[in-house]
Amino acid sequence: MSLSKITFFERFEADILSGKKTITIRDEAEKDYAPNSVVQVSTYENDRWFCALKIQSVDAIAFSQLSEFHAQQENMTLPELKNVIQEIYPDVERLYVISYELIG
Ligand SMILES: CC(=O)Nc1ccn([C@@H]2O[C@H](CO)[C@@H](O)[C@H]2O)c(=O)n1
Repeated sequence: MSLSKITFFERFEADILSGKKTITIRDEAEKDYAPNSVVQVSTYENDRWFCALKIQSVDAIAFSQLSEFHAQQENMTLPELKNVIQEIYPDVERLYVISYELIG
């Protein structure tokens, strides 16, 4: 079964709702999202629902392969993105880029 729910840190909510952030980068535990499926989105801190997303793709990527293109899609600079990922997933090389579109 594919995953049907995802959480984001509250600080990213505005960027997701405004369409500025169109990907998320996760580890092995959160790679099982099916393309074209709809997932419900809530905050990590309070589990407050704030939107639904349609998954477009899930692609493996090495931490060392992250580029400015990924950073742009996260609405960050590349150094900012690498810092964020290292805080959340210390020493994880194998990651997954999940791209999505906002629904309704
Ligand atoms: C709350 C939770 O369970 N996990 C995560 C994991 C990641 N992210 C964000 O995805 C991008 C790349 O990792 C960055 O923008 C991250 O801050 C998030 O918001 N929440």
